[in-house]
Amino acid sequence: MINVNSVKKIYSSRSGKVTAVDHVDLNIHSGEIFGIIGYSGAGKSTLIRMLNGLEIPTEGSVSVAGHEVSKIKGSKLRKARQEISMIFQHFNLLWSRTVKENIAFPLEIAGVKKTARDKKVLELIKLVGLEGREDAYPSQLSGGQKQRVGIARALASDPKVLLCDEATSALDPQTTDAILDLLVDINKRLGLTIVLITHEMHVIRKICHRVAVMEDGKVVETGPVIDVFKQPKKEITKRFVQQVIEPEDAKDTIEHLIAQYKTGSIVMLGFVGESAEQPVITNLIRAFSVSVNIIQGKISPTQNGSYGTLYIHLDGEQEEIDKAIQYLHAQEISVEVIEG
Ligand SMILES: Nc1ncnc2c1ncn2[C@@H]1O[C@H](COP(=O)(O)OP(=O)(O)OP(=O)(O)O)[C@@H](O)[C@H]1O
Repeated sequence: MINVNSVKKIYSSRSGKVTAVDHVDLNIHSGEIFGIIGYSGAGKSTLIRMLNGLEIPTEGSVSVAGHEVSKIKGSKLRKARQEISMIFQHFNLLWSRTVKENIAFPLEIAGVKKTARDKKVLELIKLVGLEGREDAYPSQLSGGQKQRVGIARALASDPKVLLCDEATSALDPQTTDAILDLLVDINKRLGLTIVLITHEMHVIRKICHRVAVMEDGKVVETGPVIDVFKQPKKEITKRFVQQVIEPEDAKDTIEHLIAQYKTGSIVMLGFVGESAEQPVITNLIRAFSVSVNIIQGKISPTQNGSYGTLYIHLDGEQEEIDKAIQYLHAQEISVEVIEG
């Protein structure tokens, strides 16, 4: 569906040349929700803008939904953009138009007749959950509602691909989750391919099937979200994964607890997919003379399975603790002895 081949983008500015995107290859499948994560300046915006021809690569080629967007111009590019829609962090709505009129706008431009237009707008309003707000102006809407208008407007041309440029970055956590749920719903119902850029691993964890991690213009790691959680390869990816599974306050709690437990061992267990359902702790208590205290645990569901961490404190005779740890190592889980 989307092919990015050896793409490079160099900007020339007064202070010299900046390589914003550096030899990137991506292959995004039809019907997939694909996330691109990176810190500020990594090149995400430049990359996503090359997917709809808002930026032209300096080298390489970009093909989206059968359109060679890196090569076409004018009316051909405008036509391609009907199949490659985009939503934005700051919504980009028309402030003097109502919800209905904002959503109708791309249909007006495309020359769709009023009756067909009204019908389509009604369908879209229902799809994004904005019933009752049809005649409101953007200034009368909450952030989440404004983004729902953005999504409805982007879907008006029945696109094959939806590009999301930090679409939830201006929203509070609860509204973010509601908009992410809507994107998953649209992806499933319409079979729409979604590409999003973000600096938040929560967004990737919650809705993406696969992820690419960007650093200094390069894609440094890519794969199914669950695999990246299970085994992040690069240091930057580890940091992003920790954003979700190990918040700062959890670290403090663990340190506090380590200080409290004078004997025994503290072990961090990592569960992925099916291993999250194994009765590992029950087996441990049954087979070894150890006591097990559960200190802290968290399960993070992703679109392709769950990932969880569990901190436990094992106490008893050292020999039994060692055997218990050996048993844990033999299971399909990751084991890290933090203390003891
Ligand atoms: N039009 C431009 N002219 C010159 N340099 C640019 C231009 N646009 C982006 N850059 C530079 O290219 C690099 C990548 O920027 P880009 O906006 O793509 O990164 P990003 O990951 O999206 O970051 P952010 O989230 O802060 O936008 C940065 O060093 C940026 O300063």
